[in-house]
Amino acid sequence: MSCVIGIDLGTSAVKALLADWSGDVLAEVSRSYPIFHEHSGWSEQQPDDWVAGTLEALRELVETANISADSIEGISFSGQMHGLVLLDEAGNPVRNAILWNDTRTTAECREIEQRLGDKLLAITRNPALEGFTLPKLLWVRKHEPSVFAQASLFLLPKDYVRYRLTGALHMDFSDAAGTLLLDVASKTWSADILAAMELSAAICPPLVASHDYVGTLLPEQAERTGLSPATRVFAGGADNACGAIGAGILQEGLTMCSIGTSGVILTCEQDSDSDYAGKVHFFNHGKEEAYYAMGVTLAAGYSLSWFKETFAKEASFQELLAGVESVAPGSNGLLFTPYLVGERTPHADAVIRGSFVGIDGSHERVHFARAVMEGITFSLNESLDIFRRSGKRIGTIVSIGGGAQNPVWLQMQADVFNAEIVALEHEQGPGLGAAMLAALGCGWFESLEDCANAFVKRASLYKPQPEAVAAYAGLFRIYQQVYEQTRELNESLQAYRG
Ligand SMILES: Nc1ncnc2c1ncn2[C@@H]1O[C@H](COP(=O)(O)OP(=O)(O)O)[C@@H](O)[C@H]1O
Ligand SMILES: O=C(CO)[C@@H](O)[C@H](O)COP(=O)(O)O
Repeated sequence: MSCVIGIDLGTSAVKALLADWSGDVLAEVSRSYPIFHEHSGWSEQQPDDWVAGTLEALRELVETANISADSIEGISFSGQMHGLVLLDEAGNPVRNAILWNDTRTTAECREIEQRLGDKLLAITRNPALEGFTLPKLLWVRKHEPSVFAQASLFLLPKDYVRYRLTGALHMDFSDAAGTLLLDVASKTWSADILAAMELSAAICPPLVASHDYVGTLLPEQAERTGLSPATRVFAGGADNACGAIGAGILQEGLTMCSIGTSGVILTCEQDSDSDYAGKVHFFNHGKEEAYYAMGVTLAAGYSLSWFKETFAKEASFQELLAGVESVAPGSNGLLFTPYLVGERTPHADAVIRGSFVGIDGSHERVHFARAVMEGITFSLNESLDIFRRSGKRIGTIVSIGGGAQNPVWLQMQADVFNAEIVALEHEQGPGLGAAMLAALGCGWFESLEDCANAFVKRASLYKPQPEAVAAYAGLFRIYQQVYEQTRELNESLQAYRG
């Protein structure tokens, strides 16, 4: 039996899955790693923690699946986007990776805007946001000049892991689009942006397509994982591009909601000229000659994880969320905004922080848990609102990510979004999308669409319930006021943050 492996290098953990020709997932394993928040707004990981986690996960996957290594034909990757990995001449990281949810680079964003003006949006299709890679490069150059002097190349997180597995240096278009250095329409590094920011083109890695073959496993990594050194490796893509592939979001009009560490509302776009004026992100898809637009909530699943870690450390997510279904929409008058690390869509604001509004003596932990789920969903609804206001009709949304494991949350999405929610048999869309890129690269299918027909399996449908839809429409209007009402308070509180 021929199989492929999809590796999803997430923020909370790396997940690896093994899929066969029919898209059945035969085995799945994960390894988590730490995230470091040295100061408020900072977020870093050690690149070699990702590599160690991936190698361990692959070893366990091969052992669990109990199939011959020769039958595993290909591997591909999905990865958390935007994180800056700087390598020296010898290919070693010169510092920790600075992640997508690190918001220390506001000054660098203003510098990019000042140097590039309207050119930035015209070339990259995106505004300067703290999470993107270019501001992080500028931050290291300014604040750690001796570290920057050692750097000869930058990579994104999954590219570093793939480099360690194969010895080959590449970046795919879908991930490169999130660096703010790519000319999105022509799929080339932008000479104009590099020149304006006084960066050498040599710092950018060679570009490839997501399904491109990039090499085989290094013999020592094959030995460590139990895989064959002949296993073919394909480039892979940004986790949201791969999530979309794994959810079958491959043509205009299809929409996905992902609740991982971050939260995303994403729609597929056929035309590189689609214009949202920078209100949402616009990136190259993992499918050739396609694009996607998306709004991002920085702390979606992260808000729930933070709540669990802080107030119910010993509980599982299932235990934490037990009973939320018996609390009515609105959590008895308790509202939560998920701005734990600042926000991206619709408020690009590194200073804002979250709030619970309306705490009452009658509230119990279950009300807080439901309010957190509702606040995250309201935040995602703000992105959906942007798409609907731009004229998109969105009646059905495929839901993926860790949040899609909870049926109450899936029904809540249907009610808040006023759309039908499709849950998949396999909630790990990005890992499945990576496996699909490997399957396409191996020549199992003619196109990603053909592959999706076999791999993407719908499991259940949640329909909006009119009473809950009406309640949430009212609550959403109140939710939307909290940002403006707390913005100045948070600016004043900034001086007291660590
Ligand atoms: N059983 C569950 N019910 C609801 N949410 C969950 C559950 N398990 C995990 N989550 C949420 O999913 C998030 C992790 O999702 P995942 O897609 O694995 O993230 P990432 O790819 O960023 O590592 C957690 O932060 C948590 O909030
Ligand atoms: O910054 C973004 C997208 O622009 C995030 O979506 C990251 O790509 C991290 O994803 P998860 O770990 O939450 O899947």
